[in-house]
Amino acid sequence: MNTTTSRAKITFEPRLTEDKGRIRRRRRQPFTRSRQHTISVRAVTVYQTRKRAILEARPKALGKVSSSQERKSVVRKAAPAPAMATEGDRAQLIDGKAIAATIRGEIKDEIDRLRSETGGEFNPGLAVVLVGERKDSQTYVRNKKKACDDCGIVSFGTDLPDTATEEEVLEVVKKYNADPKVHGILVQLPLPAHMDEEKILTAISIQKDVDGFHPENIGKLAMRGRKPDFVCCTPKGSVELLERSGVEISGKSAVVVGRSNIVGTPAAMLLQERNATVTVVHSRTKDPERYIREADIVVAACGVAEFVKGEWLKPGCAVIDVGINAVDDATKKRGYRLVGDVHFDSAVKVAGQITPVPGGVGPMTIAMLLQNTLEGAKAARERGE
Ligand SMILES: Nc1nc2c(c(=O)[nH]1)N[C@@H](CN(C=O)c1ccc(C(=O)N[C@@H](CCC(=O)O)C(=O)O)cc1)CN2
Repeated sequence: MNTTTSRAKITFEPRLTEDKGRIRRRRRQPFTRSRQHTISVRAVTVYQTRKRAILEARPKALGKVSSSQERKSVVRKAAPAPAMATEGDRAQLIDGKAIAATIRGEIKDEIDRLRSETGGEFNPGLAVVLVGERKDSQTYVRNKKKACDDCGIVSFGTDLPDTATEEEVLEVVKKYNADPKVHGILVQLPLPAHMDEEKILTAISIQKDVDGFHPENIGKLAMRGRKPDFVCCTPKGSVELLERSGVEISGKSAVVVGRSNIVGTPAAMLLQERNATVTVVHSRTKDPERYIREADIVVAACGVAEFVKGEWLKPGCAVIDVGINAVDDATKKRGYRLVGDVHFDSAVKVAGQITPVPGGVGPMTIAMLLQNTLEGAKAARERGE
């Protein structure tokens, strides 16, 4: 992973960076540290009161009920997917790795079926464009191509150097737009700084925009009664995790922390489309805790390591942690460990369900990309292409 260590001192003001590449490496921030180490007596008391409330709420959330009849119904309700209930007063872990593996299996089965029904004619294809030599991007692209191979999607790829011009990238996109064997095109982000990301993403045909980043696809997602050709993979994966874990979205209050174009904003739109009442908390929000405390569902996508604390959560809520932050850790072989945008150790004691980092939303991003590519190939077939 090509990560850089930012040793810049970060101000006490909670800075929610708008997220472009999802992984950033930085030292644990003074904000985080001071919050963790100065929990006041008042906060401890509040926390204990909340913990009591959680323990009272817990039987419903975790299925600790006395009769086997009740237990069966709660288990069926809470864990239809391969989510893992943990011991004691801890949230149920939403196992993104296992859920993504299930989805990838479903995709493979559907491709196999359609291929045999069409006498081998159905061959979904994904083209991946990588510009530059970032190690993390190279890893993601490699993983995407491997995931394609595993489920029977043909992958195409173009790697360009950092020094490539915008025109060269646009030429590659144009070539894939015109290729009938390609049903999905993605340009790995972030692009080198000299390139106009918007111009490049807008050049992708909306019918092949499997990342869902084209302004027209995002625009349709924002509108009632319009259906985008594709929905961005990370937000779609986040909602899929909630749904496959039996979390009710309709009528619930949801807070999305962060308003990036590729995660926060589309996640908010998607939750609203599923009839949640959505609040977006961002870098200029005063007192973010105030909103988070009320939320039945929290989607954290602000790019600040361990920003959301357990004490801020409503007992029993569902927490989807989209962040992937590398923080220095001398005890690890790699010298760092990955943490999310949620302070997991405190949140797991309060939430009803929570995704871990790693192994939560990350694996779903690639599963949703495969799903979008399959959808793209099916749509092309319906159009007679
Ligand atoms: N064109 C795109 N660029 C980028 C996207 C995207 O969806 N489309 N998202 C991210 C990177 N990304 C996929 O491209 C991605 C990030 C993380 C993971 C993942 O599975 N992470 C693991 C942990 C990985 C590790 O150990 O280092 C996890 O969370 O369990 C998958 C895909 C930015 N660019």
